[in-house]
Amino acid sequence: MLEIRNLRKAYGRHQVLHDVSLTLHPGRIHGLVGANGAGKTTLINCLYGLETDFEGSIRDTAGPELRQRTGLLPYEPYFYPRLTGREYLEFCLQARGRPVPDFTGWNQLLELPLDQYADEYSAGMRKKLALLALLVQDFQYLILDEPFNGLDLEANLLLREMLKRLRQRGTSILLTSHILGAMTDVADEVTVLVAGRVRRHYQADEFGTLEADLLADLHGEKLAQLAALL
Ligand SMILES: Nc1ncnc2c1ncn2[C@@H]1O[C@H](COP(=O)(O)OP(=O)(O)OP(=O)(O)O)[C@@H](O)[C@H]1O
Repeated sequence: MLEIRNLRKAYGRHQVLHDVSLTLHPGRIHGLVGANGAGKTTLINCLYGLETDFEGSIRDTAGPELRQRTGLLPYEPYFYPRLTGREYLEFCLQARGRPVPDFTGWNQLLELPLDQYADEYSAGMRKKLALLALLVQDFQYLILDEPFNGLDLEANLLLREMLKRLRQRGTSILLTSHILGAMTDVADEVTVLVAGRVRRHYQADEFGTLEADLLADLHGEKLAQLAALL
């Protein structure tokens, strides 16, 4: 279990996260929703250790090696130039000291040109390759920043099914998405961040309220403004 308690993060004088608390449970998918700039990526960066200068605590109840047990899908995966998709996968595994498996089965699903340079892939293919690098490793925690973004319809459906299967195997998943339907289809609970503060945690049986609240909160004011303009 991963416990985030009273997380506070500032960039200079700009306080981005204000006492954010949430818990990732084994075998559960936790969605993180928030407007652009709400602090989702900052929270993920703190979780994954890309940001260390924060207050509050992030504790893995299984022990101190959180980074070893965690895989991150960044919003925009980066690939070194002149590295093929296959070499990228091998690099990811070797960097973690893990054996390199046969990628054939996985790649029959994702259909990537693994022998082409990864930095020449399309946006959707880049996301699939970064996902594949996570799927072939057995992580306890997966942090997925906008995993559905850029994927075609088939890959989107496939990813939803993969997430459900990973959940069955006991993986804890934190995911962000601006596509509410994709999020509520797979998530067991959702945390709404508004300007760096937790507005509310929703359980799956409250997702109906979540949609209504988001519409009212995030769009109500803007729609009134739009009505005055158009
Ligand atoms: N490295 C940084 N230096 C200074 N400010 C930053 C930095 N990274 C993020 N911020 C600020 O922190 C706030 C939250 O940004 P963050 O990227 O976490 O939001 P987000 O919820 O992920 O947004 P989006 O949905 O657009 O990806 C923004 O005001 C942003 O300008």
